[in-house]
Amino acid sequence: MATTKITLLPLYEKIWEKHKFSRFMDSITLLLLLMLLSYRLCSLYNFFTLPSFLALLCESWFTFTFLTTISTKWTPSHTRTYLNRLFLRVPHLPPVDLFVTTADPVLEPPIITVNTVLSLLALDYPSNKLSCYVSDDGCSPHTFYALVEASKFAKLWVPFCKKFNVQVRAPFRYFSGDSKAYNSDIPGFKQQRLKMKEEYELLCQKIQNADKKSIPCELVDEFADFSETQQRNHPTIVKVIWENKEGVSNGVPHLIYISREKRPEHPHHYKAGAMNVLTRVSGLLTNAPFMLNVDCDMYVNNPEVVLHALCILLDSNGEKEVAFVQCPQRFYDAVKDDAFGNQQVALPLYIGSGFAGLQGIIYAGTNCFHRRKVIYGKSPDLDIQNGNKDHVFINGILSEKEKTKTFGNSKGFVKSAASALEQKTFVSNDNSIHLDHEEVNKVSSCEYEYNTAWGKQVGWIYGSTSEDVLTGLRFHTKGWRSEFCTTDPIAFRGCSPQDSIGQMAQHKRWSSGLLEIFLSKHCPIFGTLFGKLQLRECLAYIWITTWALRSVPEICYALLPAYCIITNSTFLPNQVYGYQLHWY
Ligand SMILES: O=c1ccn([C@@H]2O[C@H](COP(=O)(O)OP(=O)(O)O[C@H]3O[C@H](CO)[C@@H](O)[C@H](O)[C@H]3O)[C@@H](O)[C@H]2O)c(=O)[nH]1
Ligand SMILES: [Mn+2]
Repeated sequence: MATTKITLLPLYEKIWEKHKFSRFMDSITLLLLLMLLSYRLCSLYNFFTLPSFLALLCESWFTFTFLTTISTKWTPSHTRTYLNRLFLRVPHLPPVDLFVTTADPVLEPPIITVNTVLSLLALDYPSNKLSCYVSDDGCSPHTFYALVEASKFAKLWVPFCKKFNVQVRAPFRYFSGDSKAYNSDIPGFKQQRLKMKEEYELLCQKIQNADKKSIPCELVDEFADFSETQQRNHPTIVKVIWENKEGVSNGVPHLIYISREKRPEHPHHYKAGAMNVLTRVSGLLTNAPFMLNVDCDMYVNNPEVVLHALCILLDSNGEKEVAFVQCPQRFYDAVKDDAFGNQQVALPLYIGSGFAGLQGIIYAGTNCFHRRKVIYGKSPDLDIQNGNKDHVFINGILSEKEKTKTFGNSKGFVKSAASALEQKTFVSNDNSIHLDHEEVNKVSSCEYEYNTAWGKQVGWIYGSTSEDVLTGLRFHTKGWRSEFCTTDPIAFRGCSPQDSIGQMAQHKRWSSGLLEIFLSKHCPIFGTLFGKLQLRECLAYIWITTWALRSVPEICYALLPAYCIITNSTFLPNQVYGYQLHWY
């Protein structure tokens, strides 16, 4: 009886936050801004000068920006998930593919990637349902070597974490001492922890020694593929580093290394390109219906995160409406007082939960769970119920020619995409990986995407350095929602730039990438006019995609007083409704 009741309950709930005081203050500010604008308009009628006209333009922009900010922040929400209900409702948990991207062994040292990978391999989830794919755009034998060594260490690390219920499963953080699960009452913990620490130090030593050399080891056997490769000019290299052949649920998940083909004459589309190759290769090998993507410097901080995310994705409403589940981005090792704001505390707190209360949080590029069929271009189920069928995905309707036109000319991949769209992939008895080199090389080649829908209607979308926001925006424009998964402890942690130069470079890349979206055919305004982007979600997208433009009125407004002093003019009104105010 109790079980029947539980199966009717939702797997997650949306909690609406109360922000009465902040709403009140925001409303007052908006009112003051509107009063200032109307006052400015009236006085400009009698007293027109160029500075006061410029001031009016700037103030109008500020008011508009503030309006979009308020609208974004007005109804903040977060989610609460119920793991106990998930276990009762879903006895056979679905497979999940885990994607890690790395691009440069110098800027992103292999030991960082290794820690992220280890934290993923040790997730609290049946390991025969997980497969971890690492995309290395640096084509670095050092990264590959580090991963091979890490897979050996994982055989000790994963059981250790699970046995002692370690919370932080990235060893460098765990052994740095500020881990909560530092102590355990289980007998033998201290000795095993010490042993594990020694093993980890040995691993670090090996990786460090390898990093010092131009090549980590002799390029023979499995390393032979790295001889004669250059970072921007090399064939595809795919290696199954570790295979969980027996399919044991408490072992180490599959670990696969991919370095897609790169040639100087072909565009590689940066991270978006790497994500699309990961999607295709994993489609051929494991084809899990859900995928988690993290940057190489974002380790798992809450080992139950997959279960939390699945509560949302497998909930009966979530299944129909939610395209992706985004976890917040938090950082470790903040510089004192965070003078450069690198920790980004305010942004996720106010704007993140604000977006989450609308059509959904933006996709932030990392710490995000995706539905494979959505990545393949499917529209929400609601559409199908309403008879508005998406042309791509009703299997059988599309001819072979059309399928090839959409997904490319790999027969194996087209087949896997069709079954992913029909969600046939949930239960699989075969746990071994069948690596068909010919097909894998084909789908990760430079030319595969030409004349297909990849990067346009399917996969990660090209055309902006903020490919993440653009890809998420496309899902929202199709009518999908997204959810913000706020777990306790926080799901992931990463490192942020430590200095102002690093931060400025990052902000420049983000803001110009966001502006590219605003100025493109994917502009959120078109999304609302011609698509299914909700009005307030559109305003929120306008707010972030015009971030770079904000600098123009801000600088202009800051320069106005100086200009007026030099030219002995004024931008402040000195006439009110016909009355002359003589100050001097
Ligand atoms: O050609 C490339 C370039 C980058 N990356 C990877 O993409 C990720 C993000 O790149 P990074 O240069 O570290 O950008 P960040 O500013 O740190 O990343 C934020 O901003 C990006 C959008 O600009 C998002 O894609 C990221 O997920 C988000 O964390 C990293 O894992 C890189 O290894 C590649 O795989 N191939
Ligand atoms: Mn980064």
